[in-house]
Amino acid sequence: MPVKGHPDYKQEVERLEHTKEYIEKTLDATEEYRKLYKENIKDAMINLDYLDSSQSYISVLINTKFIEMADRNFESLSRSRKKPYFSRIDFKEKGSNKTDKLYIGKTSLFRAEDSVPLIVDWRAPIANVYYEGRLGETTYEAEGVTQEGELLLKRQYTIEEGELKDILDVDITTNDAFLQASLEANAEEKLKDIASTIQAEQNRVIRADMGKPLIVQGVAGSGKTTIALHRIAYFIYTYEKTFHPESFMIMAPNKLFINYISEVLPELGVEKVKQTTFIDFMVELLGNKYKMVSSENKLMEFIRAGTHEASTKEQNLVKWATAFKGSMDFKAIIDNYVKTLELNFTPKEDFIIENLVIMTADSINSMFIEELGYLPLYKRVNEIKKTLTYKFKQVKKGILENTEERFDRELERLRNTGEATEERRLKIVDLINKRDDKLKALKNQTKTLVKKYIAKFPKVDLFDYYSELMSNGEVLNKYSNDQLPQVESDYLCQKTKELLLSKKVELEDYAALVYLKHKIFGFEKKIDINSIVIDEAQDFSVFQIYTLKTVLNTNMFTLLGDISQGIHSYRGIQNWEQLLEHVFDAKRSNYMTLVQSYRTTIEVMQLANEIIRKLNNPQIVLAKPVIRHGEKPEARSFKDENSLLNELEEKILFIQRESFKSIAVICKTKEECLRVKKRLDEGKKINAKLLDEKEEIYEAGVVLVPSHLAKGLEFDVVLITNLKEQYRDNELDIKLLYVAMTRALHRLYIYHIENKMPLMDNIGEELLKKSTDFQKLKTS
Ligand SMILES: Nc1ncnc2c1ncn2[C@@H]1O[C@H](COP(=O)(O)OP(=O)(O)OP(=O)(O)O)[C@@H](O)[C@H]1O
Repeated sequence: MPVKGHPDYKQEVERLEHTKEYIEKTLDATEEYRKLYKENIKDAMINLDYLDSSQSYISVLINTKFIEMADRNFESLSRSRKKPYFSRIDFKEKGSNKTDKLYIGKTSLFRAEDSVPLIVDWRAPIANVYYEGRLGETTYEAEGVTQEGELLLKRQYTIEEGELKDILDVDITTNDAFLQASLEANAEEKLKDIASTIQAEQNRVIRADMGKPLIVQGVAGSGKTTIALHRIAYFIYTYEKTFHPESFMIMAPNKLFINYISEVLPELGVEKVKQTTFIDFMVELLGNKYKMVSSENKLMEFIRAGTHEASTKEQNLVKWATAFKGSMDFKAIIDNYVKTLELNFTPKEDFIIENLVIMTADSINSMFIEELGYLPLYKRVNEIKKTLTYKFKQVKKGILENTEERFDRELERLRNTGEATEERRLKIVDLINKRDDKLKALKNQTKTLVKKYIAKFPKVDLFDYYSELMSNGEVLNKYSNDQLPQVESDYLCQKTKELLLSKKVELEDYAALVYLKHKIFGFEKKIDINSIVIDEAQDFSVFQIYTLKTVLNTNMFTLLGDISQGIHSYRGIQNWEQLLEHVFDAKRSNYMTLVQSYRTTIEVMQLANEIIRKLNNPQIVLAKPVIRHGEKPEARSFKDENSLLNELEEKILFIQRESFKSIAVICKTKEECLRVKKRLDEGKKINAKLLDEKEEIYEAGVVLVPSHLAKGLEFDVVLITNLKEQYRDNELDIKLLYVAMTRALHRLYIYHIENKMPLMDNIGEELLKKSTDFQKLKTS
């Protein structure tokens, strides 16, 4: 139905105009207030009287805060000018005769005269009814109280540049046409916000209890990354008074990914959230004295070998060592090691002055181990220092008095014995000098004695401790209570030592180093992060998550990931239960699953599911695509590289003409990407860019992506290309191919050299159009 034919069209247009006018009025008023606050600050600065500055100082502070608030309101309202809201609900509270018409948008707006909401923020409690509710009786929670009522209307709007383009009333039978339209769009350069089309299962993740750890297992394209960002925006809104945006941290796999997601939070009106990678955060905590060797090389070895199931003896060792460093067994070894350090940390001597024992070595030791046991070792030394200084001060006065008295008695005795000869006089002078020297020395000792005693505590560098622990398999095994296999632990220690000697570490060392630092030294500054959201969490090891939980000391964890995409499973977790068993309290954690996939078409998802099924892992839940059809994926096999590359070039040019914005050629390795790039560059028809792990800016267009780097990204069209490489029937290759396939929003093509796609040999024509270069498919 054309929008003008909608029975409420006229009222809706009027309402939209009214809202837009009110936004402009509010923006003008905000601007006026801003000027007023600036004036107030100016006045306060002029009156800043140094004798009584408190009034003026407070005025400056308050007005600065007001300006900040005004700026924030101004920005979010300005953003909503062109699209003030996206939906409306009519809600009748139980027992009330009145129906509230609530317009939901990305930011709230109240009428100043009577506080009536003109726009309700999508994060407000009542907006939950829009996302969860079906027409009819429903409830929502606000400040712990359940509100009952009836949802009488659920209406969605398309508003473009401030103009009402469409109205859609959602009833029980309509499919979410808004969602369909949004999914049919082509890929932007950056991930976008989905406030208007959040689905009920996603809404539950966004609004799940923030106080409890939350683990989300979501299939490819289920919106995990998008939801992670909406959850942060929701939480900041809900707990605005308690938490600052700066105390939120989102951890993403690399800088490229951070750039890719960088627009969603500002679009949702959220700024200043810390966005980082695991490595960058670890370096922040450790300093960068030691450089990290790229972790890509290790994965590449496995990819080249074609399997996680290491084929050579060396690879078996690498695999064992990598998994071990991420395990809770390694954490237990570090605990034992630190325990041994702790038991031998305090000096064996008593703290003595002038033969007076101020604190025995035993009591210092027990204070160190028991009373101060909650602190890192070196922070305990500071406390001991404070105690010794305090105790010393307490007895110092007595010692000085005693010493003085002792000398005075001796002087008295000298003065009263014998005749007043020159010899006696000299003796007395000598004794007075001795007394003064002694007292001076004693007074000085107060300063140095504590220092000297504290100097007896060890002073070792963090990396030296780590090197000592990793010095050889025997040492490591000792701390594991003889649980480690010898050849493997020798290998692990030898490799780690080699790295440490050249002042290098690998990714897997960071959890251990930061954990060790936490236990031995503590951190220089308080880590001010209250809540952390980790995307692609399947690539983290249990020990990494444990370390993060320990140093951040919070339960506010949101972990999102997909076990099917665990291409780093040699170092990452194998299943989510591991985290519930070792890191979080399973009874006080939430676990949710997302099975609906929004990214790709039914045809692409069916093929990808066929591939992931080959893992034969009962834990893996297959993705359910939303109802959106597209073309059947196409596989083409070629006899030689040349003809493949020629056809690939033709295909890309053809796709570009179809107005798709982002096209990715996904190869198994970087080397293959470079081979393709060389050919495309030579052809000079296509400007293709290689995506690199270190890349910081993500741009759409034609990109070449190694399969493991494609994770998390999406493209209108994906062309999986195999020259020399192949995807075989093993865990790693299955996962890599699955990741590559599920990046496509609309189309998927597979170009490979003959017999180089064994994983797809048995896939039938019902899922995949197949052809060879001799029987070319028409490209139109
Ligand atoms: N409710 C929704 N409305 C509109 N689009 C959605 C919705 N949920 C997800 N999408 C879209 O689906 C695509 C996939 O989302 P996202 O990248 O967040 O998924 P993911 O689970 O992190 O994927 P992967 O694990 O495969 O990287 C994005 O284009 C996103 O905008």
